[in-house]
Amino acid sequence: MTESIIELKNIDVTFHQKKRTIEAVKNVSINIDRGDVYGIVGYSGAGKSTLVRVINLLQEPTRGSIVVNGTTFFQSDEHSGQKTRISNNDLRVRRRKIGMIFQHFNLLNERTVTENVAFALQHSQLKDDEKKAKVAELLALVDLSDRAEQYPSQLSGGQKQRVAIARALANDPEILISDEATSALDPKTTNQILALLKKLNTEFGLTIVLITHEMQAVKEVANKVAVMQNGEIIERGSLLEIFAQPKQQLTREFIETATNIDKAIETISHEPLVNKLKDGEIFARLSYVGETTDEPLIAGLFRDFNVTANILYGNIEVLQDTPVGSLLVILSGDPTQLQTALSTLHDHHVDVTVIKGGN
Ligand SMILES: Nc1ncnc2c1ncn2[C@@H]1O[C@H](COP(=O)(O)OP(=O)(O)OP(=O)(O)O)[C@@H](O)[C@H]1O
Repeated sequence: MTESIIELKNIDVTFHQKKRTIEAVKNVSINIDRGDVYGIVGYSGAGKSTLVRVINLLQEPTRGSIVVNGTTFFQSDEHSGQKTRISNNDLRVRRRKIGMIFQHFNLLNERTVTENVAFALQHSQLKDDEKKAKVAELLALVDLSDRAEQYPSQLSGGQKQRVAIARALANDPEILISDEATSALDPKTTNQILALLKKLNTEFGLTIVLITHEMQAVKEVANKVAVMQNGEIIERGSLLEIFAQPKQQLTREFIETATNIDKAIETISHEPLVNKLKDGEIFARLSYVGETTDEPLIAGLFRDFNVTANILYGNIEVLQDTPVGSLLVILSGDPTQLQTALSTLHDHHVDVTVIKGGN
């Protein structure tokens, strides 16, 4: 049984400035289940940070309701607009169960690694020696035991983020919010941090809300994805659904970047074969998920429709143990047969995007 740990309903966040009103979040409802790694993807300014800051009431919404772990943090009445919110004392206690990590780590530069992590335990009921043991245990978890007495300035970006993760975990949170936590890191370090987040999710059941402008990061760890644009969630689904059958143009763009297929299309489009397509030829992208990959579809196109497929690029990713493939192909054959072949591909759950030709 899945169980919601974060329920946001009809959230609006509107900022009023002197001359303008900014609707940063517009009527967003989102349910995050315990144990999810929920990726929220969008470009800068889409409203991602504002939305996740609503979860722990760092940002009070203009309208909507927030329930975290069964406790109502905030609710506005649909009719009267009257707002009720959790008491400050209760909120303080419950916020400790929601860890946060950020792009720029937010460490205290004058404090050692140990002191940075211990800082999060200042209100804890633990005795001093228990706090010490807890910090040591957290540093071991993020593989930084040997850096305990160093200062942030002596650490790499990845190491700083691991200190921030240890600090975020100090009060045994059930939820970790990661706000662009890998955006300032190189690809290798990014992967190490994402692997650590995945480990925290699988080994400790930590629920993670991952906000990012990089679908690549989401692809590595998330099981669910929401795409945000102009304050709204424009598309959502399981990672596989989103990668296999993106519906919105923006979602497609994110996926094309994450799978590098955008670069492949760009390069291949300049090839004479594509540049000078003959009549009856189309340049297309075929995407498929799971079992389809084992079927000899391409061979079937020739056998059943006399349509030949010249594969110019192929990429198979394994997402959540399921293969997801993309092919760039030139298909050629009799126009009617070609159309039937495309319908057949569609019937086999192969997503076909015609990039060029076929008019
Ligand atoms: N405190 C605030 N006062 C006024 N406007 C704000 C405030 N916070 C955010 N905004 C505006 O709300 C919109 C959404 O910002 P938000 O930071 O949530 O986007 P984002 O998707 O997280 O982008 P980024 O990754 O660049 O932070 C932007 O237009 C931003 O300028």
